[in-house]
Order: sequence, then C-alpha cells, then structure tokens
Amino acid sequence: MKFDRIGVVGGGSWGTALALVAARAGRTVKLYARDRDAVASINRSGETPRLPGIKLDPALDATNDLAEVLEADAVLLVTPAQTTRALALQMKPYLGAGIPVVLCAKGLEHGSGALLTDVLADALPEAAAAVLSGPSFASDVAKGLPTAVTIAADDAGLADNLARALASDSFRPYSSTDMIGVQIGGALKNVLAIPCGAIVGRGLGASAQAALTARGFAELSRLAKAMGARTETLTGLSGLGDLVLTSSSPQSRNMAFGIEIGRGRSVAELTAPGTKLVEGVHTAPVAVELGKRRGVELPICEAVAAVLAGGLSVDEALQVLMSRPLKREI
Ligand SMILES: NC(=O)C1=CN([C@@H]2O[C@H](COP(=O)(O)OP(=O)(O)OC[C@H]3O[C@@H](n4cnc5c(N)ncnc54)[C@H](O)[C@@H]3O)[C@@H](O)[C@H]2O)C=CC1
Ligand SMILES: O=C(CO)COP(=O)(O)O
Repeated sequence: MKFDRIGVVGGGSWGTALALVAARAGRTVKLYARDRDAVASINRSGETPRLPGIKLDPALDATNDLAEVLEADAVLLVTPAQTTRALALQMKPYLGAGIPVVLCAKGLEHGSGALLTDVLADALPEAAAAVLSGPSFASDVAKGLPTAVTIAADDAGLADNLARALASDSFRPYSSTDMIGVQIGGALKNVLAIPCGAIVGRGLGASAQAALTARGFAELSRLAKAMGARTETLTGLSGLGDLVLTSSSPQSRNMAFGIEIGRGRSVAELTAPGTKLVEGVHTAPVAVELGKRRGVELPICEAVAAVLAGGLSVDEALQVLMSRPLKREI
C-alpha cells in the first residue's frame, strides 16, 4: 500500500511542520488551513506566523478547500484535540471509505473523556484510524532537525506503511499497534509538564523537577496500563520520550504556561483569547475524571486541575503532594 498523496488538515504550527515532513519524504501534499491569510502567506511568501522565521518549502500547497485536501491516500488531522469531533464530521462528506486518518493532536475529549481514536470511530467510522505522537517540537521538525516519533494503528501493516510514507533523513517514525498507550502518553505529558514548569517558575530546584517528572511518569503509566496500554509504549517515544521533552524544555507551551503560573501569573490571563494553545489545560480535568472512572490515583493531575480551577494555589498544591501518606515506590 502506498500513500502518495497526503492531505494535512490544520494549518497551525504542527500541521504545517507535518506537511513539510510529508513533502520531504517525497509525497504530494496539500495543506488545509481555515485561515485565508495563512493560506495566502504560505503560498505567496513561504511563511506562516505559526512558525516565525522559518522559510517553508515553495512546493507546499495550502488551500481553504477541505474537499480538495481530502482527495488523498491518507489524511493527517492536526487541529486542537477538542476540535477533533467537529473536524471529523466536517470531513465526512469528502473522505473516501477506508482512507487512513492519522490523529496528530494530543488530548482527550471534554465531556465524553474519550480517546481521540474513539471520537473518530464515533464521528467518522469509515476512516481507518492511526495516531502520530512523540517528542517533536513543530519548529524543530520544520527546520529539519532530527526527530523520531511513533505512528500507531490497530493494523500493524497500516502503521508500517504510514511510517514509510513519512520517513526521511530527518524524520524517523517507529510503528506500533498500541493506539491507547500512544494517546495516553501524548495527552498526559502535557498535563504533567505544567507543574514541572511551575517548579521552575517558582525556583524550587532541579531535584523537585526531576522528582515530579518521575512521579508523573508513574501516574501516566498507571492510567495507561489500566486502559490496556503496553509497558514498552510507555517507556518509548510517545510516553517517557515526550514527557522528558515537554517537562524539561521551556520551548514547550505547556511547560512555559507552568513557568508563568509558578511566577504568579493567573490562569485567566494565560488562557485569554489569542493566547497560545496549551493542551494540558484542557486535558487535566478530563484525565482526573478518567482516573476516577477507572479507579486510578492521579494526584499530580488532580493538583494541576485544582490549580487551574482556582481551588488551590501552586504552593498549596505542592503542599498537598508533599504531605501525601508515605508509600512504596511502585
Ligand atoms: N506544535 C507542536 O510542536 C506540536 C503540536 N502537537 C499537537 O498538535 C495539535 C495542534 O497543535 P498546533 O498545530 O501546535 O496548534 P496551533 O495553535 O499552532 O494551530 C492550531 C490550528 O488549528 C486550526 N483550527 C482550530 N480549530 C479549527 C477548526 N475548527 N477548523 C479548522 N482549523 C482549526 C487553527 O486555525 C490553527 O491553525 C495539538 O493537539 C498539539 O498538542 C503535537 C506535536 C507537536
Ligand atoms: O507535543 C509537543 C512536543 O512533543 C509540543 O508540546 P507543547 O504543546 O507543550 O508545545
């Protein structure tokens, strides 16, 4: 199976970077962006405000016409997690049956608590679901810096073929059949990066940051395993790999958000319209709900959700975490 024509839905930083990835891999690519100015800027000057200072491949073809982009052998859906259902429904009239839709957002759906693959199965059951996730900043990828990610699908052959279709000298996808593990890793690492940032913003030291990363990984693993994920996925690129990247680099929007919270700025100010997308803010309450449903303890996610909801200050949240009963480290 060959995927010569790749449609990318979502003209933000990650969608544009992934369109470049597909073009570098030799595919014919069309990029759907909702924003007409973004389309004009990509086509005319090879620039986008979402990737400042990066010159895009002149061959990159952007359009506002969703139907045109969906005339493809495989589609990458790269809009914020909470828009997945709406986009899937919008795509429905134009997508051929059995065409793979690769979910590239990292999050869980509000209200239902669903994985994005379940959202897709519900809204667009005729598509073949796949997931792309892993440690990968859009600007690094757009610049052609070396990156490795995981592409998962229930069908191992589909995951292998998608990986081959997107691979290049600078982009190395590994294939997997663990769509649950890949999605929980991607969704929870965003939540866990927020308190790591808060520790930096508050000046609490590298030891605290490392402890929180490790205990965050324990939490991510507990929930993912309860949902059926495999251990090797969690210790791989889309789990530990992405958690380490996101919880240690201020380049991450989630960690940067946490740093500002730690410095005393308010959630309202940092999430006002026009501010950057911080997926962990949306995922935190959903993760807490999912943990309750599955009977899995998620104390760090709970602390993050409480701070975001205004129920705890950063210092109080830390106090809650530090005063939990002592326990064995498993
Ligand atoms: N930026 C990055 O380094 C990476 C981002 N991701 C994930 O990719 C997803 C998208 O993130 P970014 O591209 O960075 O965000 P972004 O904020 O740069 O872009 C989001 C894009 O989605 C578009 N959009 C939003 N709602 C839409 C709708 N209803 N219809 C059509 N387009 C719509 C916006 O116009 C915007 O162009 C997130 O879930 C993020 O976690 C994953 C890996 C890396
Ligand atoms: O998912 C990402 C890196 O793998 C991007 O992280 P941020 O959304 O925190 O910038």
